[in-house]
Amino acid sequence: MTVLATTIAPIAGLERPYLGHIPGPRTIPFLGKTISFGLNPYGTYFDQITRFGDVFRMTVFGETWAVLAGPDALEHVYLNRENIFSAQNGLRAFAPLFSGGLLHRDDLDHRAHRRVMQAAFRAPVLRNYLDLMNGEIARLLDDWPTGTKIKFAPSIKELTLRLGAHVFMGVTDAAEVARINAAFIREVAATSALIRKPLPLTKMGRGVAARAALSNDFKRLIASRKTTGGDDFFSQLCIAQDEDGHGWSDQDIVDHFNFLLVAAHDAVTGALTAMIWALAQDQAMQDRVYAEIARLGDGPVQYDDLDQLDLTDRVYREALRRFAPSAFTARAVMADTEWHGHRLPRGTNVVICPGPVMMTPEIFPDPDRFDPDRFTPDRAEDRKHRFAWSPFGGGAHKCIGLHFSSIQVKAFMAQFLQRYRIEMDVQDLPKWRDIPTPIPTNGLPVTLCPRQPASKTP
Ligand code: HEM
Repeated sequence: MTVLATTIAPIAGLERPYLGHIPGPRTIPFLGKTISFGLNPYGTYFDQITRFGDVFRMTVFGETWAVLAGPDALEHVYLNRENIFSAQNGLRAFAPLFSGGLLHRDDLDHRAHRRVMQAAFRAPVLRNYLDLMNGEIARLLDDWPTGTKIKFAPSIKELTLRLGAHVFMGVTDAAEVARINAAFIREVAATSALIRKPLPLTKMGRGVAARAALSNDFKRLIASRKTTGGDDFFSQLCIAQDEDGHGWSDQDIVDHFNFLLVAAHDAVTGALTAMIWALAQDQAMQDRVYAEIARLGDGPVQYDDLDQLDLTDRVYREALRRFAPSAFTARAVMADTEWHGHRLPRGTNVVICPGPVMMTPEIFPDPDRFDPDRFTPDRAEDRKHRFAWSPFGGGAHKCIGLHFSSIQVKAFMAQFLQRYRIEMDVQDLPKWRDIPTPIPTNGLPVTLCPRQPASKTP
């Protein structure tokens, strides 16, 4: 496609201004708050707000950021009404892995590419994905052992990777799936690399090499998919066009798909893990969710029935609040501005914090408590502010896979709870690591107790 001119161009050497005028702690240069933030990001956020207010300076991994706390800042930055915040420049540390992806584009260029991608998320297409998912989930769940402890977190990661190869890529050959998934895992691992340069033998170096290998695989697939088509996501991206008939170049397809895989995988896996953690601890809630699913009858959930899974949906929403997959995000300031009386010169890196906002007691009372009824119409805690609950971001870059992810979550939960009651020992209650993606540090040991012996796929 012809890429439209951008008003926010990527700026290679965007100069970082001195941010000494923004309140913040005295810290060791470079190290700054790296350790405290790495070990306890939410605690660090609330502590710094108490000491410095809702705009504070923080150095992490050698980068100094202006943290804009609270829901008003989310609204201001996400909606970007003055067109001064750049995602591409704010997230440039990840460019070696994800350049060309939708979140790594700005303004008109971003809008043009997003319009094309939208074609792969239309309702009839989503309906087909659900059919693909349902079949594959049934097959994959057949391999899960029952009556003995399993670690749910690695098991669901493995399942969603294999599901992804099938539904996202239309790849079923076991060796090819294994190779692609191994490269994908190396690419994701690089997102938490301490050394951001892709040097040989570093996490980032391996991640960038994995991206190159995946790109070659995707390029090979494009030619055949453009002619034969298919219901999988990759085939849909190959033929995607906006309303004016613009599609993408092969390189665009490769870049978008590369980012999409990562955007889609970890967040959904994390959300399912958090839901199982909650249901395993609260058998009464688990029974209610199961009853809601059972009311739809036997077999996989159908597209037209998804809206009836109201409690399941609230459990999902609460999981995203309690363990936000993207707790923090970044933007770069492209023109001098100010926020709440603090100057933000061009080049400032700003961080906004949807995760901590969702753990703010003034908005969500008793925030540590897992309580799906926060979202019932009579309580509606999420309605206290337009950005009180924003695990999917907002504005132009709001998650395009929001609906897709909810379909995937409900498709899995329906089949999982139809087959199993989940039990967990009190001593197995995990600690959670909050970033980069929330994960129970003990892998979440649970036992699956079969509900119906005949629930296996024929
Ligand atoms: C629980 C599931 C998910 C969560 C919590 C989530 C969260 C997010 C967030 C917070 C953003 C915006 C980031 C920012 O503004 O800095 C985003 C963007 C995005 N997400 Fe998701 N995501 C999820 C699932 C998915 C899935 C399943 C897909 C694809 C199938 C997807 C594709 C994308 C894409 C392409 C973007 C970039 C959008 C743009 O820049 O216009 N996400 N997601």
